[in-house]
Amino acid sequence: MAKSVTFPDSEPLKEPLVHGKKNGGKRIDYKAQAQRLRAQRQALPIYSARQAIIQKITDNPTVIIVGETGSGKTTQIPQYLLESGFTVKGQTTIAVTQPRRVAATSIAKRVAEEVGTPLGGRVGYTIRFEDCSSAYTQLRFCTDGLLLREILADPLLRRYSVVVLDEAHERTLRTDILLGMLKDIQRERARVARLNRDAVPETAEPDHRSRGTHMKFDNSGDQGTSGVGDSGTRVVDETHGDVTGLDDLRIVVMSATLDAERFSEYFDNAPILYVAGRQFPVSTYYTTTPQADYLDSAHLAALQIHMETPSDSGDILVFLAGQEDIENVERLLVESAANLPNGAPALLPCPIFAALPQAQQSKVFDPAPEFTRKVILATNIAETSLTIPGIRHVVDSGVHKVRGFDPRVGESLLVEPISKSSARQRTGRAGREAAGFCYRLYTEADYAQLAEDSVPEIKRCQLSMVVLQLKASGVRDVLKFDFMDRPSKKALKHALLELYALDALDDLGELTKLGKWMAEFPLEPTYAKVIYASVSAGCTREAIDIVSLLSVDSLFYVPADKRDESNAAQMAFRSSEGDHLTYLNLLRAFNKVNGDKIWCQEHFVNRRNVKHVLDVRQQLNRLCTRLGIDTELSCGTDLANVLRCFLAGFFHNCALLQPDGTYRSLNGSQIVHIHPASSLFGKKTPAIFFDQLVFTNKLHARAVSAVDAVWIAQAAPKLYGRMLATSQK
Ligand SMILES: Nc1ncnc2c1ncn2[C@@H]1O[C@H](COP(=O)(O)OP(=O)(O)OP(=O)(O)O)[C@@H](O)[C@H]1O
Repeated sequence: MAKSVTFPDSEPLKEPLVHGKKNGGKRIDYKAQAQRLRAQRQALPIYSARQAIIQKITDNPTVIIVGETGSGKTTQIPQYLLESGFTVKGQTTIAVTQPRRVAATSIAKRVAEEVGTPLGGRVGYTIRFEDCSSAYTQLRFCTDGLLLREILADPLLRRYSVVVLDEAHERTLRTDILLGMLKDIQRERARVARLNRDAVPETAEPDHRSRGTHMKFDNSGDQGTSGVGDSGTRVVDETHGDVTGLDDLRIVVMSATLDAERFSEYFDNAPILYVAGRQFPVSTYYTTTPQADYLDSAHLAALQIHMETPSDSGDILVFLAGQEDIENVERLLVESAANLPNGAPALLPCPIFAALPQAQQSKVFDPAPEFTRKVILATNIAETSLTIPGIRHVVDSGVHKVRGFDPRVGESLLVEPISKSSARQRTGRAGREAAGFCYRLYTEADYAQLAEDSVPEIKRCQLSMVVLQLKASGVRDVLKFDFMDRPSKKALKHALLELYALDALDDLGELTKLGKWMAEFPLEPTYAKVIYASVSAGCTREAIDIVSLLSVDSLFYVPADKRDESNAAQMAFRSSEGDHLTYLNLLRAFNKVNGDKIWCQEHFVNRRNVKHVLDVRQQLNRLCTRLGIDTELSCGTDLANVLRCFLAGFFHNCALLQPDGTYRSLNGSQIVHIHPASSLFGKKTPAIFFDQLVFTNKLHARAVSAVDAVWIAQAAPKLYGRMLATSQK
């Protein structure tokens, strides 16, 4: 190799790898399978703390558990609760939340194997639009977003006895909202549990593990329908109606890298349990000098590991910032793989990032073919919770993509250094089945400079969707909501105003009927409003298509060495009205050729992303159908109608051409620049609207379309009616 990344003391590996087994389509003996995994379970560091964990959770409403990566928290603690009678068949369940879908599904699969049940039996998972659970399910893995949606339908989360919040350190927007809501629900459940206890005659037997404060259910009865507890007394609460038999809600917060004290304080000084011990050691190496180009270094490091260690010494997991990075390194690796010396084992790059369709994401879990080594290229989607069988080497670029929001400037998406907590989680992905290695593409001195934790998403994101969710869940005054980290008042007020302008809130700040409808959508409220407007405009089909198309970062490939060819190919889809209709043209053409691979290559179409668009569209269609919307209403060739529907949601994202040739945004009076990738780049149209403002080196409007200024005034007469009338004089 001409160049290489230098790590001090790196040495070849000796031990062979233990790969996961496949069932080969044969009938599965679940019991035998669980029996085989029992020894592995008992060898995990967490096993020795089993009793202490159960006792702590029995004795306290909330417990914070910190244990090293790989110690067994995620897979074992839910099982310990299941084994210790924290659920009642057919009545109460344990929920375990994960920030990401891929973690929820893969962990559920593993835990079902360990419990000895088919997936969807005693152990299942539920993620958005996919429910693999049944009436028998007692352990349900889900995303935190999913549990939030459940609260809309069931404000007391009646079916759950315990909620386990895993990987709470990530502090995603949804985790933070869930924390506040669960705290509230826990308080309410404690209150109705007291009502139930007061209704039980003194002679009733107390539950075995609860110092007389728990389950008064009859195991054979159906509490939900009979509504009568052991005492035979119906318990009715003013706010929640029939709450007979409803007991306390237990909360368990877990992570390997958690500011446990802060969580404990938030949950009224909840006890903290530290579980010591990692299962296998991971040797960590730093580069001797800072790396100028982390993509180049990541490619070289992967290649170096491949060439210098035997291929049966484990697969490689490389952490990069985003999809674009992954696709670049994938291209470099494919080229290198084609030029490996004779006799060298093959190299198979496997990407995984959020926008990748689920079926493709799960491919990273498949064992590599014989004489082949997998190099998994991942964003931080693979940073927590996941055990990818076969991984022994982790390459950490030290960066991730961070979304930011400023009401004046809009959104930003910047590549930034990770936190120490992220670095430790990344390291933790090696050493789960045997000793592992982590190669950090930064110096030890740079590591020392990293922040301890990342800034919680709630402090840096647009909050309209959050506020809508809170309102829909019955939180009247969001400014007083018990946030663990309070977002700025300015950001909250901005969100309230936006929802008011979208007619989701009324003059008193109460949720409107439309707001309730919008909250059903797992989308930013602006998109939900577009879909709403498209119903009366008769163009649901086109509106849903375009909303789905906007869910991916890029629809085209623009390789650095083929920029002109790529631009010329894109011309075939171009609409003079701008990007929204250009994207629609692309989707229609893609569907006509059934997503043909060669066609996509010739037209520089990002096939992977368009397939994701089709996935999203299918999900939205299903949701709309459930809400009674005809998803096939089409405006045919009168596409101006669709753009007008977009203005119903995006009237805030408009800009007018100024005499000096610049564009000035209508709501913030900022100078905005049309993004060079837009089909309107370099054109001068009097009025535009855009999907988002992104700050990179300057303020760029992305996904831009030309509109009539009058339409903007018609979409938001209260805001822009006068201003536009004056400007047109
Ligand atoms: N799908 C799997 N295939 C093989 N082994 C697995 C799998 N899932 C878990 N394991 C084994 O169980 C161990 C514990 O995993 P678990 O996810 O419970 O740990 P954890 O403490 O929650 O880690 P983290 O903090 O990284 O999420 C792993 O280190 C691995 O040895």
